[in-house]
Amino acid sequence: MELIEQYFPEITPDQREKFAALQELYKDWNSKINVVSRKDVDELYLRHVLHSLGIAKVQQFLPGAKILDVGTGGGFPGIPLAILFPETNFRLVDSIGKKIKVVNEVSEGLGLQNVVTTNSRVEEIDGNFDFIVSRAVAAMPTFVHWVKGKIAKESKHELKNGILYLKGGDLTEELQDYPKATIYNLSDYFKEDFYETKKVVHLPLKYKK
Ligand SMILES: C[S@@+](CC[C@H](N)C(=O)[O-])C[C@H]1O[C@@H](n2cnc3c(N)ncnc32)[C@H](O)[C@@H]1O
Repeated sequence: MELIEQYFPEITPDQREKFAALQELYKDWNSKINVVSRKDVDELYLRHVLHSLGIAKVQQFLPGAKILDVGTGGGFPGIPLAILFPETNFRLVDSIGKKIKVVNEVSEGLGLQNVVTTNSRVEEIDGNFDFIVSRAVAAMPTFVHWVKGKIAKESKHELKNGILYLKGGDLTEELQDYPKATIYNLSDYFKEDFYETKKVVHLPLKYKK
């Protein structure tokens, strides 16, 4: 929890309380429905919460903006981002019902008003989102294919509408067909070893009718 305060010192007491509540909520729900490995629950703030918030170091979401989290699993990166941006609307989608159940329980446990969840494949979701966020779901070509029709026409954000994807390792090959992609190294923001190779990829996508 100290990690979150260290890198996001501007959080309010309410946000602090919500971040602090995550560990118990995930411990509790994970013992009933396993969505996060045990080691990862012990290191929840380092491996999941702060990692999710890496997206916020690249782009601050505006009030009223619409964000889709594809393949959210147990709620990452969507839940930590929804705590950090309480006036931004988040839709968290996963094709596995039991994962969405955990996300619903955690979201309700925290009293988040800006999160809705959907249990379906993302291909079946309609909408126009300012950004599509994700972590560990699919390689970029597949991912782009899934989401390219779901982008809002205009956005007031600093970065262009599109994908913000948490990825690791050498992305040269995976991104060779995406010259407009920008890679942000999370090691520039977070000094823990865990972030040495972790990145946020921003890929602008055009609105398509
Ligand atoms: C490796 S997990 C990652 C979960 C979470 N994003 C995280 O980083 O902790 C991948 C998740 O994507 C979901 N998923 C895969 N393909 C999907 C699709 N087409 N639509 C919705 N969810 C999908 C899976 O059910 C799984 O929960």
